[in-house]
Amino acid sequence: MIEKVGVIGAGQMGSGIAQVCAAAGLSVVISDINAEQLSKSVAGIAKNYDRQIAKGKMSGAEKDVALARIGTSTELSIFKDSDLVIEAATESEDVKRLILKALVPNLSPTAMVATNTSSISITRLAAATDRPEKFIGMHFMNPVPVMQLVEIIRGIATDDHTFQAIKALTVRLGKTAAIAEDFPAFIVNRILLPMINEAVYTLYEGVGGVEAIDTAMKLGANHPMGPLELADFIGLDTCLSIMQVLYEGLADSKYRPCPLMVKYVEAGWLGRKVGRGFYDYSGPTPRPTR
Ligand SMILES: CC(=O)CC(=O)SCCNC(=O)CCNC(=O)[C@H](O)C(C)(C)COP(=O)(O)OP(=O)(O)OC[C@H]1O[C@@H](n2cnc3c(N)ncnc32)[C@H](O)[C@@H]1OP(=O)(O)O
Ligand SMILES: NC(=O)C1=CN([C@@H]2O[C@H](COP(=O)(O)OP(=O)(O)OC[C@H]3O[C@@H](n4cnc5c(N)ncnc54)[C@H](OP(=O)(O)O)[C@@H]3O)[C@@H](O)[C@H]2O)C=CC1
Repeated sequence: MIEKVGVIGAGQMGSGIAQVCAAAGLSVVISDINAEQLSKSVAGIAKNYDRQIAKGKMSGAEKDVALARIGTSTELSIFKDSDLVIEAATESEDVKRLILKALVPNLSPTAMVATNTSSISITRLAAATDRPEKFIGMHFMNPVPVMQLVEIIRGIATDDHTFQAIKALTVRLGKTAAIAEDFPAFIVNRILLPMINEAVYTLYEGVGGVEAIDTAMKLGANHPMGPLELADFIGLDTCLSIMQVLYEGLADSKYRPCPLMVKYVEAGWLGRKVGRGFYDYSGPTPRPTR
């Protein structure tokens, strides 16, 4: 039974995962290389709980209890008692492999390890640990507190106990699981990211401006967010990494990342998290940049 969860990476996904785990009664510890990011993460979680209080979905006392269940540290030793550690750091295989290698000496022998990777091979990441049979993909969607789905991906060595434990945890968090095989970007991003990449090509080739493309897909296909707004929301660095994994992993030119997406990432215009992507978020309402 999973009662103590660790989260690595206090960005938008790690914070969302910690928020839902603490609200579901689990004890949570979060680690990040950046101490400032850890304070921002807990402040963001508290703000989201306040929104739920304002809507009558949580009481003030429940918020206090949930927040008291969350601990933070820049040290991986904080995970020594964790039943499960969920890695949710930057979408880079090198970064994740280094984190996993450093993590495992800090774990109890029975601890399971999950990764929230959007695209990278679970089997390859598992090989960076001492416990590939206890390693699994647990892919939450953004924003975690709102989105129903968790993709669960077994690596070649993942055992049944780990698979069943992660399925049970998904249910306990109030989410629904979809089981995907360990192919580049799994199910959701195999389908979603080429659509976003095509939207960037549509912009790059001048078929439409940012606003026209997003309006077209919101009103013409009933998407809740336009593809460029969604790219900014996900983070353009993450979108580019996923496209690179698809392009290299499936060796098909149809997944070639759009050069404009590459340029935006090179410029540091990573989307909402830095205040600029396809939209500029510095004013009261987001302003299209093209
Ligand atoms: C890249 C990957 O690996 C995989 C991925 O995650 S791909 C991305 C998947 N996500 C999506 O496609 C999201 C698409 N967008 C949407 O579904 C919607 O725009 C949205 C749910 C994010 C916001 O919906 P909206 O109707 O515009 O906004 P709003 O009415 O303000 O919010 C709806 C609810 O979401 C909550 N919410 C919105 N943004 C939130 C956030 N960032 N964090 C927490 N809660 C949030 C609101 O509080 C509100 O909650 P209630 O229903 O309890 O009132
Ligand atoms: N964004 C999305 O829509 C979704 C993302 N994901 C996946 O979740 C993961 C995280 O994404 P997201 O939260 O958006 O990214 P963010 O950029 O918001 O957060 C990543 C966090 O990881 C931290 N980090 C980087 N290196 C390390 C390290 N060595 N040790 C500990 N922390 C580290 C970063 O710190 P710093 O900023 O200081 O570098 C940052 O705080 C990725 O694998 C991504 O693919 C999955 C589903 C949806």
